[in-house]
Amino acid sequence: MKYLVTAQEMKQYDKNTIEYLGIPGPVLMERAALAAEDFLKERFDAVKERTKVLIFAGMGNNGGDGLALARLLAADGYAVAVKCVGDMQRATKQWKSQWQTLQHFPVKTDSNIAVDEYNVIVDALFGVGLSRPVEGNYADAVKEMNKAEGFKLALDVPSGICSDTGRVLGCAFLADVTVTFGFCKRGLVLYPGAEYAGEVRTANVGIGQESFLGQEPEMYTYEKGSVQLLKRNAAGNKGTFGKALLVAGSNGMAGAAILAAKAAYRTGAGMVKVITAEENRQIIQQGIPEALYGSCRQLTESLDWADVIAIGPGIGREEQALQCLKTVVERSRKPLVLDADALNLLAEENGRMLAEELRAQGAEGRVILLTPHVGELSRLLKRTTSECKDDLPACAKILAKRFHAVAVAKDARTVVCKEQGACYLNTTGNSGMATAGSGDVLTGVILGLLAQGMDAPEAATCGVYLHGMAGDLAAGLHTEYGVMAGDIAECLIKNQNKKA
Ligand SMILES: NC(=O)C1=CN([C@@H]2O[C@H](COP(=O)(O)OP(=O)(O)OC[C@H]3O[C@@H](n4cnc5c(N)ncnc54)[C@H](O)[C@@H]3O)[C@@H](O)[C@H]2O)[C@@H](O)CC1
Ligand SMILES: [K+]
Repeated sequence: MKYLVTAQEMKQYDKNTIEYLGIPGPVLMERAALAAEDFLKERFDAVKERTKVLIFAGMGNNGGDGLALARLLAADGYAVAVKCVGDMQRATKQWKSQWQTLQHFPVKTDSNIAVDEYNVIVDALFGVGLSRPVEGNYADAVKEMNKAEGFKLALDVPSGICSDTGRVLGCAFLADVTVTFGFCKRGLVLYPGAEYAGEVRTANVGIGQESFLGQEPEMYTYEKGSVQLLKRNAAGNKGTFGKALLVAGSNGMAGAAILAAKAAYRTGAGMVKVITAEENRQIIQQGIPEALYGSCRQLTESLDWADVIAIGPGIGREEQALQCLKTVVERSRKPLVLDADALNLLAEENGRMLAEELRAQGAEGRVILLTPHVGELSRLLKRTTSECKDDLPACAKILAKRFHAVAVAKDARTVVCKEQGACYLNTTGNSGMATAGSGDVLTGVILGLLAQGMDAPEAATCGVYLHGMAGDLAAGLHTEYGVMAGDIAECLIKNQNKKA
């Protein structure tokens, strides 16, 4: 597990480290600068004679890190210059102290520095202290850095990227590598921040879990290779691995049902039954002969048969879909995954009472998982899609609380939230997965994991991770351009337990 922190959390951990653990601020700053220096030396020591480093320093402690880095590099024989941006009178105490020390080292700090003479550009304008759009002299500096040729390193966070949301505030530094201090910031993983950050290296500067003092970060991710499936019972039969009921596919939408059913099997479910429109019988039996088939008339008896249920992929928004949803909500209390049109129906006026009923069931302890993409989320929350996109974790949390459910908010970086506790941010997957049917596969994966007895939050996080890994494997075979949802289903679980 890897923590992802907000600016406020990082500042709190910084404060705890200094005030409670007793490690002085200048020690943390020195370690931050040493970590950045280590990285640059690893990259440039072999070509030190030809390396010229230009550091853009703001007036906060991020700038202070930059000044300390300049001193370390100069002491090590690198050609270094510093360009200060901002009013020195208003610099932080640590900055002023670093500046005084720097005067004893051969670092160029005068105002006529020609950027094009330097082949390494270091951004130390703003870190987690950025609080408003970058404008004026600062924006000019960001543009100057971005225009410069050569290697680009950001200290802690690329200036202009919001540490919490990954949004660009005004304009932002486009880094090749970001060395971030203590814990990885959310904004380095969320888009578009992830693209501005480039490769992210998290450096230990002496702020660790001891600095939480009972307040853990509210977000985490899994690193590749760290997700484990449930151990398979060697003596199990198909009943052991769960009976999964899938209500999916209206007339003409059989593909959604086939993809989700296949994904549930590929993830390990023992039996999958598909309830779908009568017209789909033949195509489903041909497309996935392993699945049991039932028409909508057999829904009620199938609810008794099932251990877990998913409804939504390709069901449409017609009266029959609404009736199926009503039956699933009212006639069963079994774990339920709601996706796609099931969510759209809940968001419509016709589905309002059902949504209320579901909320009540969630409060009483029914296991409910909602898997909206940004559009579906915006309909459920009655917000614009850009509001949802701009702060997906916060919106997912609202949805989870509203339905007393696990919310899986799908986007390039999918978020999984429970009512209480930390959110999971997924980092597997690629642009190839933005393709029709990809969400149906995820529904099947989560259903398959639930069927095997995983608890709901774990099935959601593990499911999203495995789905992304499968997408990465599929992109390896077909490129990000060529991935189709069926490829993702085919690649599920393949080699996924191997460390990446
Ligand atoms: N654990 C930590 O938190 C540590 C922090 N360190 C560094 O300290 C940084 C945080 O330092 P600061 O809190 O001083 O903040 P920054 O250096 O990120 O920002 C400096 C100041 O700029 C001002 N500002 C914000 N947005 C602006 C804008 N758009 N235009 C003009 N001015 C703006 C704010 O008043 C802010 O305090 C971290 O990112 C990191 O680089 C390191 O020294 C190591 C330890
Ligand atoms: K920076």
